[in-house]
Amino acid sequence: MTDIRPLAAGNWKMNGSIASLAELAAIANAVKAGEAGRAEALICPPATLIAAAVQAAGGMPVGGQDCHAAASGAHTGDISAEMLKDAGATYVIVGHSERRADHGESDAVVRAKAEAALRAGLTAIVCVGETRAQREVGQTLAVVGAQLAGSLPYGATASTLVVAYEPVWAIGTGLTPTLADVAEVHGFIRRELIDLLPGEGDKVRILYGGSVKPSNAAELMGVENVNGALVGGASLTAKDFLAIAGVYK
Ligand SMILES: O=C[C@H](O)COP(=O)(O)O
Repeated sequence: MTDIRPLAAGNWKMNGSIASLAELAAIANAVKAGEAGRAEALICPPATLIAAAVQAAGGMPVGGQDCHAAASGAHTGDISAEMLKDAGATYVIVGHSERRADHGESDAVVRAKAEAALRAGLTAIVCVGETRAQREVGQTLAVVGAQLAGSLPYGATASTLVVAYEPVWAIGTGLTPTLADVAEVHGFIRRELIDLLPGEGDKVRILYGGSVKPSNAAELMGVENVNGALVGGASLTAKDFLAIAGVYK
């Protein structure tokens, strides 16, 4: 079995201000002191905070939450992967279900964004996951499989790609799949990655996301092929995020 370094990633979504960087600095200091053990820790704040977050993080990685597929141009309000890189980010989340739903992002759009990330030298965190309705009719693996086939960037390696499995119905709801369901989907994603990315797919990190809390992190992170977490609400406070990342101590 390949030894994969876990990733504890925090997605602040549309939350946070300059004052919140104190939480980020507290996370970075604790990670430096060994609180995340062998895991890598990452915070993805809103774009307005990235440059300041990079300063506050003192070497801990910082990521964006989205990028445009183009490097520059007439795209009012958008931010390119190159701009994120210029601000000091090293990761970017693409295809989060909130972007897929709120902005109508298709798999093709997500793939173009992921490829932009690689072009700019960022690691892409590509999100996939089924809705409640899709799970109820037994379509989970078909949906996730189609999203992987349609969204993953060409030429990705284990160091330029992370996949996050986030069941849409588990995000921000306090609900989580059973551990057996998580194992089934993550095992499926691993097999798909091995197939789609020969020689790399066995080493790509697969994160679980959706209501990860200090109370359930250890059991979720203990599931086979779960190589870390994509944490929303619980990443907004250093205490909760560190309790989650701390499962790798
Ligand atoms: O990107 C993070 C996820 O959408 C999970 O959010 P949550 O931890 O608030 O459920």
